[in-house]
Amino acid sequence: MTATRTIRIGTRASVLARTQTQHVADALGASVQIVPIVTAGDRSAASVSQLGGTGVFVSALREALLAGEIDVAVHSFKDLPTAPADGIVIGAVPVREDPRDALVARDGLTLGELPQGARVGTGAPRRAAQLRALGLGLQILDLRGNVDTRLGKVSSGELDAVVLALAGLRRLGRDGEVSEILDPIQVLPAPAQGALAIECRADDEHVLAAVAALEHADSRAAVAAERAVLAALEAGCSAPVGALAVVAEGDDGPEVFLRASVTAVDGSAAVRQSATGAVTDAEGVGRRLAAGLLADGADQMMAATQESGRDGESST
Ligand SMILES: NCc1[nH]cc(CCC(=O)O)c1CC(=O)O
Repeated sequence: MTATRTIRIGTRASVLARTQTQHVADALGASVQIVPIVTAGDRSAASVSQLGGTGVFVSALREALLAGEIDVAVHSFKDLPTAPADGIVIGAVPVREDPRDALVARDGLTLGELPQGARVGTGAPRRAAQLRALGLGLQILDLRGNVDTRLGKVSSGELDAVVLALAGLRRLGRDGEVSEILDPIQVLPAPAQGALAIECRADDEHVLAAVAALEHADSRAAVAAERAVLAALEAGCSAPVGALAVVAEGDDGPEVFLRASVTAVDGSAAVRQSATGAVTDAEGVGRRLAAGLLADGADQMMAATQESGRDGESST
């Protein structure tokens, strides 16, 4: 008989994070204990960018992991920086939730039905840029707070609509309020949106073996392709990046089909491209697509973006 070791799973304290972590805990089946890690971002009313970006949420969990206070950290994959962390590996990428963005509008309106000047809230420069690029005359307003707070701005009448990740709404059981799922042809999701990253200590074989049961190879490959675009663009370009990959059977085995976009924050210009390659070369497909986007002028969209000075999808 092997002695069972309780696996301690660290989570951010937000409702969304705790819900995601509970799903992972249930799926693991092993003896688990959930450890809420309160981050500077959860404690503070300051905006995430003032606190130094998405990283504040991630680093607290990683520190706890390396310190041996927890054995597993569950992150929204899109909130992870592209740089790997020393001593930590992503032990599993579970099957991805729907990656698309969703509109929650008053009276069940769709984007096309919103009147000129309608007030639409989003905290993500990527969403703001892509919404502006649609040329619908919408007023895009900054939006902060957790999912509940954001949805509340529509029910209170303060905003006509908000745009959120469908995945988060589904996990919280709030997807009944969605009035339109945004087609990636119009609004391309953030790289890795809808996916979770399960981080473990690189040398913790026991825990790595346990979380391996949750691995979904196609989800990992799709996310790898999307994040390779982001990583390659970050060096020269901080414009809002959308990316979405799907894995499907091709003539010579499984292929990854990747779309990506870079949009000027004011919506005045956008570059969109797609690429396909072997799933075994998912990151290469992403890097090549990034090079193509840069060759098409993606870096010229940088200046406008830097003025806005904010990081990405970071505030919940
Ligand atoms: N903004 C932060 C964030 N990080 C992860 C999610 C949930 C969706 C996901 O797992 O990608 C959200 C909320 C949102 O974008 O609406």
